[in-house]
Amino acid sequence: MSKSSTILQVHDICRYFDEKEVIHNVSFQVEEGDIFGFLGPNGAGKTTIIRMILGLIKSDSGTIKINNYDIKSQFLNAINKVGAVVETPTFHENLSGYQNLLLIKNLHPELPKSRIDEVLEIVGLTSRAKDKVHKYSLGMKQRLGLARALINYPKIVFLDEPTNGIDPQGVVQLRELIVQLAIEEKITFFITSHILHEIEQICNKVAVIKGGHLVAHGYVKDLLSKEVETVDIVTEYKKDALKLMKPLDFIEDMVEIETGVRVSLKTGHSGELNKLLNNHLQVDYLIPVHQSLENVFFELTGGGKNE
Ligand SMILES: Nc1ncnc2c1ncn2[C@@H]1O[C@H](COP(=O)(O)OP(=O)(O)OP(=O)(O)O)[C@@H](O)[C@H]1O
Repeated sequence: MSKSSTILQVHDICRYFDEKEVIHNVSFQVEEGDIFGFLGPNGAGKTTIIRMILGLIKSDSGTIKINNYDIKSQFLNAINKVGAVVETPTFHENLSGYQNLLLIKNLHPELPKSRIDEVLEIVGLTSRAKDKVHKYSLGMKQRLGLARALINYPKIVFLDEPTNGIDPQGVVQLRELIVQLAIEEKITFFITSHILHEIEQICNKVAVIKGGHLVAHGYVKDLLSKEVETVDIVTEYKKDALKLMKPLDFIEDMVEIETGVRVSLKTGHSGELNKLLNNHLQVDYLIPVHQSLENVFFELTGGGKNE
């Protein structure tokens, strides 16, 4: 086995449904300890890719390795160190948190019973372990789901929309827990979420899928420090501003907004633009728009539309 710290390697995978190619030559990798965000508009192909990674369906070409094991030819080894929490984890509501975990532990006779206490402690549910699950808040159920996913010492945990329906305090707790587990236990997280702000706060890397293609992959900080900046020009004279800016080669994109015009321009040209606009028409303000993952996502995916 190679000494590489790559925990998940997706290489050149394709998938057809009814002779139509829906996943096109997608490659990316996730390193140990990463908190990896997996993003894309509805129908982009995220679920299909995750299902291929977890061995639930097969890719038509390409390879997927988890922990250096091939998901097709070495399935049991590959899946052995994988944990997953689906959107809303389900439990036996009339059993306690502890009893629910005991059922899972019993599927792994090699694990000591004390592992249940450990995972309850990790997710902060020790004091509520004896309560029946129907008394738990959604945030607590999500944490119990994480405890269940952790029981077999996974190296990588897949979380699908982990904060769906959780109150803000629960979201903060879960986020802190994920970061703590990534740092202290070197657990890798693979997270899908529609809340880009959340992904930006928690993930160090992301992959963005659109129309079955990988359109971006890398460190969040690199995606954010792009060569393009966005500025809102606040003016009553929108049409004149658009006309004036149209021939400028440092302008990447312009769109009318309620207060004026939003412009994407090559970084470093906003002073020049300001001067030019003020020489020709009345501009109230130029407001820099904070570059967020959300802006980058919309730039990459065309405002959330898939094609
Ligand atoms: N079993 C299937 N048979 C035929 N087409 C499918 C099947 N599963 C997925 N598709 C198609 O593959 C494409 C990708 O779908 P997928 O569910 O992977 O997208 P997604 O990014 O997970 O979307 P969402 O965020 O809405 O869950 C879509 O065009 C979908 O219609």
